Amino acid sequence: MRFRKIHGAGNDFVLLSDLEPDDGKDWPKEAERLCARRTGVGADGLVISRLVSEHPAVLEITCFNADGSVATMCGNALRCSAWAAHHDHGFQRISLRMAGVVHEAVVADDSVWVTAEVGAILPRRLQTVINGRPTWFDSAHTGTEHVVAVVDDVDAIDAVMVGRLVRHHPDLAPLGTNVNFVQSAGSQALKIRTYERGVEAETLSCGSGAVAAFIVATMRGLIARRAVTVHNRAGEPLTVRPHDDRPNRTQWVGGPVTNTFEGVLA
Ligand SMILES: N[C@@H](CCC[C@H](N)C(=O)O)C(=O)O
Repeated sequence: MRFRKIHGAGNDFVLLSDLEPDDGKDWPKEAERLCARRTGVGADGLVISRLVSEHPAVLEITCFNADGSVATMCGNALRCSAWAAHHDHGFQRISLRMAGVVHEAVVADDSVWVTAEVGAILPRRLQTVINGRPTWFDSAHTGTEHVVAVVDDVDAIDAVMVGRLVRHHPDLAPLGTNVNFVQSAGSQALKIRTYERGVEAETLSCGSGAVAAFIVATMRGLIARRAVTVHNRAGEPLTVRPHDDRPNRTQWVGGPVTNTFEGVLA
């Protein structure tokens, strides 16, 4: 089986795009096996992309986190899938279906953009003490569960320790959440760190997390509701901007995609 090892701004995936329609595999188990950093290919997630139609271009995308759980939304996985569909079929504008939601994708010269749908926003969802200071987390559903804390200095936080505590907080059970720490980084710019549920680690970037940060930072007056640069651990920023037709509900998230290598699974 051929695969791509591909990353969207540092969020890395094993991408399978030429599967038989009825493959009959235990994909959660395969995700764990392939994503293992020492014994597998190594990735934050496994992405399966199936071509539904060429005219118009429609793909069905399934994403598993590294622990085998299903991701209902993964902005970077969608961006990587759109890049691959552009490379393989020449598509520029694509509809991507993931977990029953249709996302738009646009592949430009140096960036790939996808849409994220914003659901419930709950200010002050949870409070914890970070470095001795009581800190609120707001929640913003961007296709999957995210909480966001606005802090002075994201680098001063033990993102794995605090992220793990919040991710497993009883008030957020049974689903848990992805956990983001965000700070202002100048005019229309944010700096972010994300602890990802399902990877159970800090990842280098997170598309749906960047959108959640945009929503919370807008609500808290850190930025205006227009394009914002979100700096991440990878040093490959994502840009989030409102959709022209549905600026409150739908956000674009865009940035680089890198096809690292391709191979054949044993
Ligand atoms: N990295 C992703 C989000 C992946 C899903 C997440 N781990 C979950 O299970 O909610 C992104 O780029 O959006």
